[in-house]
Amino acid sequence: MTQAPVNVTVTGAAGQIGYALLFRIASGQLLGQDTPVRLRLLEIPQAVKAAEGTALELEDCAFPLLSGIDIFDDAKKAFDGVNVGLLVGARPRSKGMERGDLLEANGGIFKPQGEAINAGAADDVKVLVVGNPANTNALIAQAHAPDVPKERFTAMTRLDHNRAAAQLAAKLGVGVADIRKLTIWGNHSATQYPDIFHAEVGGKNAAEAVGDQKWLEDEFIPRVAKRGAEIIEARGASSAASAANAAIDHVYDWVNGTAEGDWVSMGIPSDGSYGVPEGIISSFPVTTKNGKYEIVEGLEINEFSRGKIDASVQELTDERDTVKQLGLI
Ligand SMILES: NC(=O)c1ccc[n+]([C@@H]2O[C@H](COP(=O)([O-])OP(=O)(O)OC[C@H]3O[C@@H](n4cnc5c(N)ncnc54)[C@H](O)[C@@H]3O)[C@@H](O)[C@H]2O)c1
Ligand SMILES: O=C(O)C[C@H](O)C(=O)O
Repeated sequence: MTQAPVNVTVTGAAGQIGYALLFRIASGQLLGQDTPVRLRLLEIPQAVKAAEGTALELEDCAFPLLSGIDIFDDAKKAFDGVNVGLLVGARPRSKGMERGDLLEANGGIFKPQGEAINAGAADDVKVLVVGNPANTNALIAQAHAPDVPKERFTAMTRLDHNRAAAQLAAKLGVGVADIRKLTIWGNHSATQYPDIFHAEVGGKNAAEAVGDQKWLEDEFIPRVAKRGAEIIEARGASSAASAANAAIDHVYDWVNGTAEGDWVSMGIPSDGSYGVPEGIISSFPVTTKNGKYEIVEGLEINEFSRGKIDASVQELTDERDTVKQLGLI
């Protein structure tokens, strides 16, 4: 272990996802077993004590890769020198509340955090926004970090990707490891489009293997798209361990590369591919290599998929317009 520690800043460190995430980061699952990490935790002042409690537990795990923990209630300090920023802290949606309601409340969090990243981040910074509404929160943070390359701001749709893989595997009676090339398009919201038309199962086309458009439309797509609400209904709180797991997957793959013959879904700034307006942070199929991602180009989009992608992208452009009107970008 000769490498210098990587600074990983986690906001909302005392929250549910934070608790499920920090131990996995410290154990090497975020960046790999050769990479030491230094945790920089950001919380609001009232939750700093709880974050300190988590830090005590982290210490008690004696993780060989954990080289230090610092706790802050000041974004400028927390993001100073950050290499990987996990922006989790936000107000979670409660029963009956739509994500749109959260735009304004959360906008106030992501603007100062974007400014802090701009002021202090390391040159190689990578940012993943988990806090909802994740895509538009990422757009807000990005807008306030003009010195950071735009593509470093990403939003999490990996949980949706993993959920889609699990549902498809269950339908086909195969293991999730047999599923390849699934795509989540659009927003991390109920309008997202989980696309199986290019997916493969055991090397065969997944949509053909399913051969059931009714299941696709009436069960699979709504189940995946509304899984967040299903979890909230069941637990009385939004998903935490599965969200933390997806954050680990997102960053691990971004840093370490995707498997040959597969791709993953990431919310990234659109370059205009697939008719998605340039600049909005929308989910695409991507491959990653050497710490960089690339959109999988050239997929044929059928009429059904086109309609679904357009609907989710419309929601994203509406959210962008709203935050623009609110002066947040
Ligand atoms: N993208 C996804 O797939 C996905 C999945 C699950 C949850 N989420 C979202 O993740 C977010 C966090 O969920 P949770 O269950 O951990 O919520 P939580 O309420 O348990 O924790 C949120 C934490 O953020 C902290 N916080 C609030 N404002 C902050 C700020 N300005 N700076 C630093 N910390 C701040 C709070 O004090 C709290 O400890 C929510 O917005 C939730 O909707 C996203
Ligand atoms: O829908 C939510 O607010 C929770 C979260 O985004 C999820 O997908 O589990």
